[in-house]
Amino acid sequence: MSDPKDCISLVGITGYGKHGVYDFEREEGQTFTADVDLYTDTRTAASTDNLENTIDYSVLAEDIRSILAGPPSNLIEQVAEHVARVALETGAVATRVCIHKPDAPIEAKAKDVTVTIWRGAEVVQTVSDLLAANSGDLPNGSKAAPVPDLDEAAARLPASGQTTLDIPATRTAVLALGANLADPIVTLRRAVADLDKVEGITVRQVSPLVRSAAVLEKDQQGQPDYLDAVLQVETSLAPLELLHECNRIEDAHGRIRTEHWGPRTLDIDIITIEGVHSQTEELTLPHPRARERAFVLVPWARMDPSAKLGTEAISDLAEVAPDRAGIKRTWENWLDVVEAAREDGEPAPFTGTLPLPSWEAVVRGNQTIRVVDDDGGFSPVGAIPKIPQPAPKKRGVFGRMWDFLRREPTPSPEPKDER
Ligand SMILES: Nc1ncnc2c1ncn2[C@@H]1O[C@H](COP(=O)(O)OP(=O)(O)OP(=O)(O)O)[C@@H](O)[C@H]1O
Ligand SMILES: Nc1nc2c(c(=O)[nH]1)N=C(CO)CN2
Repeated sequence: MSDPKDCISLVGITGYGKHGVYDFEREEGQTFTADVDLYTDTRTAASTDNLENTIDYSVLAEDIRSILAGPPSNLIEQVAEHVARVALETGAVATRVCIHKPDAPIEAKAKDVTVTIWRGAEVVQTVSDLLAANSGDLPNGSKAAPVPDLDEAAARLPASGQTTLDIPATRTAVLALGANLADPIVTLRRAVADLDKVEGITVRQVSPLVRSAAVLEKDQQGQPDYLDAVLQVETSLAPLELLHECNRIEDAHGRIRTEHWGPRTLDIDIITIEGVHSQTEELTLPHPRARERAFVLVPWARMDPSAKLGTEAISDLAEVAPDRAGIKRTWENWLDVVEAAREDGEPAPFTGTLPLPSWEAVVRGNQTIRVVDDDGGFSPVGAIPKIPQPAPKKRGVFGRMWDFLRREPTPSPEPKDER
């Protein structure tokens, strides 16, 4: 990400809400106003002049208004936190949120009462530098509240169980896995297990496995067929953390990046993360090419027939995807049942949640399986090497801040299933 020194500001969004500690505030309500700055790189939007390449502030403005006028919080601190959350869901790398409560019930004469918060830790230092350089002037013309030192702020976060933020602890994400080198079936099985082992990722659904012709650029040399599958996971990780975990697992399976769309031992793309829209080069969400790829849409629709991308049904998109003729075969329950011998035509439709197998059995199971039935392209499975597991990462400030925002209200999180 380049320096996010550009800023989109929404100033003075107003909603009539019932936030407050006192009964009369809850009954009568009053006016609340929000100023929201979104730090984001606007250069692509500027050069393409296309709304798709920037944050659509009209959608965000409506979300903010609904928070101001929505379920009451005691404190405007919590209102600000909720607004910051939707602001970051736009893909902005940081946000400043100021909530005004001009009619706050205080004895002294005051024009306004406000709470200002900064969220999106990675860049706050940059913002801070920027503000220092501009003598504290904010892009919207007002004066900035001092930018906190987020490392220090993160260290002061409340201990487990103390937060009352009404923010979901996890989000649903859809991942697409593909492989066309070495032993794709084994790699893909192990990748599912590896993803599920990551603290903060739980695999919820696994699609059938799809074999398809490699989709290539016009001038690219031919490649072996791909095996692809789609997963639905639940994650408490920040979007970039999820991306980094996917990249780490790709690397652990010998991914070598040489050419664009080159053959690969393992590819893990993030297709969607619930509520997250991102337009950065490092992470674009929803995945910009998913809607035109039958090798993603077909397994996705089979896993979740009601799935949608925006307003469009995945199954409708699959029917018109340019590469749909390249889909050659599908396998159900490929995690624990090898259907290589199956010759009875189209398998039955996939029926929802797959019972998760014992990963140990998957990994150690039949080590001489050869899954691909006809013209090969995949070598037989040899001894399965152990995947090196790196030492747990120290969480950065961004991760800790994300954890804080995502924390479940209950004090003790459920232990992860032993698999
Ligand atoms: N939604 C996303 N999922 C995964 N990577 C993404 C996403 N958005 C952007 N990227 C970036 O794309 C870069 C290239 O990823 P990768 O090499 O896996 O691309 P690819 O699989 O060859 O192409 P494609 O994205 O068309 O499938 C990564 O460094 C990553 O930061
Ligand atoms: N059939 C198929 N073709 C591809 C695939 C893939 O997963 N399946 N992935 C690509 C780059 O991610 C390029 N082309």
